[in-house]
Amino acid sequence: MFDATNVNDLMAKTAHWQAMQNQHITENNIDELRHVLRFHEYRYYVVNNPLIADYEYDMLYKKLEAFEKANPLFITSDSPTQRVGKGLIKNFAKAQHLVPMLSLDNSYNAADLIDFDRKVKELSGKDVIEYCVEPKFDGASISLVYENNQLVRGITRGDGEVGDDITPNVHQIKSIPLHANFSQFGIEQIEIRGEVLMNKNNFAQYNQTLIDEGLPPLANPRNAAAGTLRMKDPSIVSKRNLEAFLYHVSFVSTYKDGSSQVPSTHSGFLQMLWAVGMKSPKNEMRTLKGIDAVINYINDFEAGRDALPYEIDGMVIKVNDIAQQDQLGMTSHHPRWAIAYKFKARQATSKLLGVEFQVGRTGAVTPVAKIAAAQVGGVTVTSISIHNDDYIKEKDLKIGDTILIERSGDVIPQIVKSLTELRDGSQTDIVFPQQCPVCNDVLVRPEGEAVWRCVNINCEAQVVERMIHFVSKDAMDIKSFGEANVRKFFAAGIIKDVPSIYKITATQLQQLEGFGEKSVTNLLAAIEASKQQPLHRVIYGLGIRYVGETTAKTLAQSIDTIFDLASKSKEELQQMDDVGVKVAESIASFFTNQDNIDMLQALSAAGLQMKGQPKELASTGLAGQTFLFTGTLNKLKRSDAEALAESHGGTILSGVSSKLNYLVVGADAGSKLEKAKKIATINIISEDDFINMMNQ
Ligand SMILES: NC(=O)c1ccc[n+]([C@@H]2O[C@H](COP(=O)([O-])OP(=O)(O)OC[C@H]3O[C@@H](n4cnc5c(N)ncnc54)[C@H](O)[C@@H]3O)[C@@H](O)[C@H]2O)c1
Ligand SMILES: [Zn+2]
Repeated sequence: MFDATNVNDLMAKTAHWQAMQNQHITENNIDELRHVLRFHEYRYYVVNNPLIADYEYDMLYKKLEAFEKANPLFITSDSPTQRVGKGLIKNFAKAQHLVPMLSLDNSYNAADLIDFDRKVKELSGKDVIEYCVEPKFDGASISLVYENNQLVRGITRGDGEVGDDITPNVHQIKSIPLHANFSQFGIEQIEIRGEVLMNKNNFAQYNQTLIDEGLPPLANPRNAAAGTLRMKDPSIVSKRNLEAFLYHVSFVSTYKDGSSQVPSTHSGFLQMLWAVGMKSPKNEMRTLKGIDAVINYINDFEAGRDALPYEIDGMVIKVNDIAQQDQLGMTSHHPRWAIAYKFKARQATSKLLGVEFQVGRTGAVTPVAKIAAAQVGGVTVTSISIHNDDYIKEKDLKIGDTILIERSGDVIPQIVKSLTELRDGSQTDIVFPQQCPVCNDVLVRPEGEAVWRCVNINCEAQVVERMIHFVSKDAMDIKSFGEANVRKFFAAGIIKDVPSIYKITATQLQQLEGFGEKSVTNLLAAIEASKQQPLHRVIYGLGIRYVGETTAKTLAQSIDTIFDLASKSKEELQQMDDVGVKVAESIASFFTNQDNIDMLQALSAAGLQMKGQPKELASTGLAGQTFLFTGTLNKLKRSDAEALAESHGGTILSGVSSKLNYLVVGADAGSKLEKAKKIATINIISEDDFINMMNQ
């Protein structure tokens, strides 16, 4: 129905309808809007390759809905408002949902919610409604069926009636129990809805492995979760560490004999799911009376959005009382007792204007796309890394392309794709340079790698980037030095390499514009102070490829002085924790380069710490104690708090277990706190307690 030949025409119509004023929408032209919407649904659900951002689709959909509401006589049975979209994949067995899985009505502002509340009150005849509010998890939806306490089936949403049977993959998701004791509630069969997610941490790691392998990273955790669920090989699913939030019970049948205790509220169901060992949003949800309280909670939750370990794209507001839900019923598209409140869009369309090639401190040449300024998730994006040559080919990017971009959470913005259908012939290829854009040396692409490199160790770009890295917060942390000053001092000939940082004089700085007496004194004091930084920061600051902060610490703990590393073989290096082949090779090659040894000698002469930090000595009274932080901290940034604990000899754990000594609890702590309460040996302390402990 929608083939490649009419895409440009349909996109022109899309633009036309986006600009259309409501008073110009009539029964004569409304069918064209339906056609446009059907086209985008087809692209989204069937081709799995949308051409506009979700927000743009939602706004067009709302135009149609508003028209139909004002003109109910002109609603057609095939209108997009009358059904949910299709999303079936070939090659999977199909299975029927016990109850159709509908979509949700959407809202974007408080006025929409007030309107929703008014309708609910009208239809139910009640003055005040109790709502259950919970996060709208941004993943892939699934539906599970348990019979006699056993998980028997897991299905995707599909077209809402029939989904793809992905039971073997669902078995790999550890937060979905294979067995759950529903019979204690008299329940024989139950259908549960939920969302499968990849948390931000796992997503970042997964993307890094893709980048390391030269594969294109994914734009968001949702795509990662949805893609993983559709894998043919369940063992791959197992490796990706998906998790699932289960948020809705759509069907129950009870044993004929005996009494059943099925909850009468939605929140009651969430408690029940939690009680049988499922991850329901029990701690994230609130039951609230009246829409004002709902709006407040939503605003609070949105404020903490970036600190959540997983992505959400909004909140879902549900009438809590099940009898009231039944009374309200549903349209063919969505239940009338629930509405989604969507947060600010994190997708936008933009234009790829040009590409710059940047040389990093390891010589890797990274293409960076300059794009027409676009607002995404509250920030203005004007440039986006496009990683490497393969990525450009894979995403089929050309200069002049219209692109869909996304910035999910605190993840750096990514190009979801180029809208190749919209090309008009004026687009041009991105040409990767063959020579270093800074020093003109010929670039090389080592075998098995995705990046082109400048291997000239004296390449100016690399020298500058190395110094920027060296003074940075996570490395030597030289206060108020920063990237801008590195560039300025380099240009003025004051610094030329890392050791020269320690030779800067007051006279040199005073000649520069903007350097008053105070800033000169401060900067020199900061440089001086950095000489006391522990060795692991020096090692990290060297910017050896693959040597991150953790590896730097491992190295610092296993040597007497940094020069010991020069005499260690690759094999010896590999004996150390988290030092693999690649890392060992990189360290060895760094230390076989005489230039690097000379540099270390110069730093040593300048007075920097070159002594190792054997584990026993690195610690204080907290040596060997383990910490975990949960909830929002008020005084410290999470990463700073973790670093503080580590600097006192503590270790940070990733989850609650009997190995944990201290759980530091911030505001709105959730499941970790609950779990920790059950383990008697864990000390649960506040942020203030923690700070006091560190100050002792
Ligand atoms: N870009 C495009 O061209 C295009 C085209 C069609 C649709 N779309 C997008 O798809 C959306 C429609 O998709 P949809 O039907 O999945 O609707 P939706 O994403 O608006 O909301 C419904 C879904 O939310 C999920 N969800 C997460 N947490 C939940 C919770 N706590 N309670 C209940 N549900 C929860 C469920 O998976 C449910 O299916 C549109 O709003 C639009 O943004 C985009
Ligand atoms: Zn170069």
